[in-house]
Amino acid sequence: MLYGHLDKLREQADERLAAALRQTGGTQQERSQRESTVLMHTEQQAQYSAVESGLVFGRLDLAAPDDADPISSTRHIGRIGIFDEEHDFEPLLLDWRAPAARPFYLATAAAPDGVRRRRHIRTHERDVIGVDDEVLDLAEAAQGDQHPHESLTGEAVLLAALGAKRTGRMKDIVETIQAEQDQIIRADLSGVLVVQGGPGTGKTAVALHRAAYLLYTHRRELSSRGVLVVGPNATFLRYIAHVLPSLAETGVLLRTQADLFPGVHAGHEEPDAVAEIKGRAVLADVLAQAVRDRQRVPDDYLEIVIDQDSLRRTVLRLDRAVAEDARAAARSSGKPHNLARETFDAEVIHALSMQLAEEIGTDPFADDPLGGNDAPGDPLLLEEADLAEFRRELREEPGVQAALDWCWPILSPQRLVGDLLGSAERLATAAAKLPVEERAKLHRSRGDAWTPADVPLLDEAAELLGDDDRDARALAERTRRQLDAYAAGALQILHGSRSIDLEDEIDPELLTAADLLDAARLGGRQEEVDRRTAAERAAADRRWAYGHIIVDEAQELSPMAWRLLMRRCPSRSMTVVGDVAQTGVIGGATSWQDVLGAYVADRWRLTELTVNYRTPSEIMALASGVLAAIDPAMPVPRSVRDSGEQPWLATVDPDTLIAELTRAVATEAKLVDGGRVGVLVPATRLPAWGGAIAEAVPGAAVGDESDLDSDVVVLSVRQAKGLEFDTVIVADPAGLVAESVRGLSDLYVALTRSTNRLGVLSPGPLPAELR
Ligand SMILES: Nc1ncnc2c1ncn2[C@@H]1O[C@H](COP(=O)(O)OP(=O)(O)OP(=O)(O)O)[C@@H](O)[C@H]1O
Repeated sequence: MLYGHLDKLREQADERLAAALRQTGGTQQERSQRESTVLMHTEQQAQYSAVESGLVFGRLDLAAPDDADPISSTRHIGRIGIFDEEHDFEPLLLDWRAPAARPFYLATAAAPDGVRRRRHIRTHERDVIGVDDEVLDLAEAAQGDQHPHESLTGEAVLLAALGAKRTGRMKDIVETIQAEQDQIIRADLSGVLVVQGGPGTGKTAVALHRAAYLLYTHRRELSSRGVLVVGPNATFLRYIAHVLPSLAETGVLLRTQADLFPGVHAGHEEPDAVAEIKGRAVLADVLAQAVRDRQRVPDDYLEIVIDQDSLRRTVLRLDRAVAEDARAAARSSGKPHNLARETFDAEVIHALSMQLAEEIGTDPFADDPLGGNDAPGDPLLLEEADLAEFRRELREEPGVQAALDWCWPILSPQRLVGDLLGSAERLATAAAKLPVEERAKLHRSRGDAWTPADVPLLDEAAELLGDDDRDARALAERTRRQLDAYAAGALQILHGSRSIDLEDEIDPELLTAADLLDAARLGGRQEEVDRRTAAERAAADRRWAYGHIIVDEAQELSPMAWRLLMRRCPSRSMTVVGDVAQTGVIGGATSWQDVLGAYVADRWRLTELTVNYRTPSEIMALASGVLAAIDPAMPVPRSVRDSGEQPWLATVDPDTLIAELTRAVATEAKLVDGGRVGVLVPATRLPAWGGAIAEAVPGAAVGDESDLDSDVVVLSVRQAKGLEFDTVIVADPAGLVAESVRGLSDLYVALTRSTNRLGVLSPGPLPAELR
């Protein structure tokens, strides 16, 4: 019945979309309305296809008063809400996010919240293939024989989901959200919520479901501002990309740090040590100084040759003192650099115009007495109007422009940051606070591609420089004028082609186009309507303020990256998800207060997830030794299940490592039988070892550009952040640890990627933490 309704909804959306697409013309407003209708129905179509699988997954039987209608005491829970249009919009299926669906996730035998029975419904395509019941009203369960199929274990569906083979794409968990996760998903929209949890505790899953929940519950506030989800790397974004559509949400923008500055894709890599320096908060001061360094005054004076007919050939001098005064005025205007140029220009041009006036407009006889009682006159023969004309002409003088550009250049963020990092001299003055060796690390060749750590610097620079939108405004004005001129022409042609008969006997009653429309209005109708969704517009706009930001693997972000994100979220409505024990980068977070304190003081809420849904207890037992070495105070997340398989650890001769590794990968690939194997190796070994594995094992892929659907993937630990595999092989654990300052955290991340089997292959002794 519910699938029948879904089909009907889909047909309606198809028809409405087709009807909207058929319409053409109309006023600008009508067209823009039509655009949003098309967008809405397209999104609906996508939503309806995304919920096809597993449309209904739950049923709640509520303890109804004896005389109540038994049907109304049953609720079905699913991926979207469906209502009976013919019967007063009676709810047939409750959206999992609706308040009435909440007992499905929260009710327990101890606190049944009016629920007698919770049923998990398993479907394949459109067939029900199984039900799992939990009877929360124990009195009824005691009568057992009435419901012989009912079971009291609530974990059957969860354990089935957790034990299922991984596909390379994250799945939604709507059917089995646990109570501690539900509390986080439905927490208040406002303020900063930190979700701290060990590996596999469902932080990513919870963050994505929270995005879907917030968009559902606060649609009006959030759909126009959008929700931004920031993840650690491109592979991870591909891994999670399909979760949201199946949660019936499309209005979310997924991004890595590399893509947070519009117009720049910062895909280049650089050593961690360099990225760490770029990420320090002190870089904000360095950039501010770099901007000041670009505001120059001449040592003595600049000579400006004015060579225009109207002004004759004159040589003006821009003195150091004048430039200094102008610079002081511009700096104290409080405007960002590019916008303060206006003040600088005005001051300099005023001074130059006075100079010019003196040069050509002084009365040479002002002091010559004509007679005994002739007081000295005003030496300036020119009036204010003449001076204004001078200023206007000076502004257009190439010599003046060049002098102004020399003193106070208009800069793009790319130019400021590129020039700074590309010049040892500029770094020496702007980054004087940094030791020489660190400055040397920052120095790069001009024109090098951007790295992810450059993105917060570009954003900071954009903030300091301000967006010089004069060109954009001029262009908009020009376009508007062109459209008006075009429209005026069109109206004239219409007028000219009126019927001659009409012209002979001009009938004032007959209206022509020109009576109804003026050129400006007709021109306005031709303007482009912005057809992009909020998410698309946000992606292109550096100053976009998102309604909510979700940061996953938040422990990885540098202080400079936090500054960028806080700018994108003035309302400070954020969900920050991470695990400080998994911090892999130097400069990443080791305490949430250190990260957030500067922005929200102590006004952030901490929630913790404690159950590990991914990693079986046997693997966690091994990983806990590494965790204790990172921080003995960190709690080990409790595994929800055992796999019955002990991890294997093997030490091999370094010369035979590649051969042993490919052999182990081939064996595990066979054993996993349709599941996925992740091989995690030190980043420096990735090309060589990955290449060898790809050659020897059919279907193996290497690196983060690789296809997520491959059965075997060889990755560095950083590329594997947030991902999971049925079987994981960690090659050269000591190499992993030695490779980075946070090497133990990397090893901990590597060990906890497995949902089932784990192997560790070491060329030489195992690190002490694994023994
Ligand atoms: N309630 C649940 N029902 C079913 N599966 C769940 C549930 N919670 C988590 N999982 C599964 O557990 C696995 C780990 O979840 P997730 O990747 O969100 O953890 P994480 O805390 O982000 O891990 P890490 O920090 O190690 O990246 C995923 O496969 C997820 O689908």
